[in-house]
Amino acid sequence: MLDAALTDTISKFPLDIKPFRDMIEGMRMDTTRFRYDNFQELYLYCYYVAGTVGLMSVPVMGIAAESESSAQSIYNAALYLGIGNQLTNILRDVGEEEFMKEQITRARFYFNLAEEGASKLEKASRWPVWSSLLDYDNFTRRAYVGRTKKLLTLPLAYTKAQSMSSLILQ
Ligand SMILES: CC(C)=CCC/C(C)=C/CC/C(C)=C/CC/C(C)=C/COP(=O)(O)OP(=O)(O)O
Repeated sequence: MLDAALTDTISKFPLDIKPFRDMIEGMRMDTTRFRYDNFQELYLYCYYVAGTVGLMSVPVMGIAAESESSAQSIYNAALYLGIGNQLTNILRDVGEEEFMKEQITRARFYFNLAEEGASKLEKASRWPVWSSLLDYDNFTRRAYVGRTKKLLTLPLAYTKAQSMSSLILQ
């Protein structure tokens, strides 16, 4: 069964079905598994529930025609942004300090990998992605960014979105 918005999206963009199937698998896991014994297992879970969102986003956001990066590397960057987001999402809910430190380092690693790909998206899609990557402190406190701070972040995200390089203004 498809809803109207998804039907419309599928008719307009070249979406692959695999991330959708994998996401459903992640939802199944959510109902049966509550512990992950190592990072490999946790990574797989993060892929199913969030990496898949990144993969679904790329065909909709579009890759810049002038990008010289491979499509594969941009899909990977999108996948890593999903992984970083999901790790952040989990660690916000777990108060344990040692565990947190390790996951913060991991999440930062995936956010860094995502940055390069963010600059290779279609120009109109870069700004929202940069807005989500810049200056959000999800790590040391519950993710809350006030309206003023959000607005102040937008010009920098916009400037970065004008360029194909992820290195400026860092
Ligand atoms: C970087 C490039 C090339 C493209 C961008 C591709 C994108 C948009 C990736 C981001 C994918 C994404 C938004 C993943 C987040 C998934 C996630 C952690 C959702 C959590 O949402 P909720 O379940 O509503 O959160 P709560 O648990 O707080 O309720």
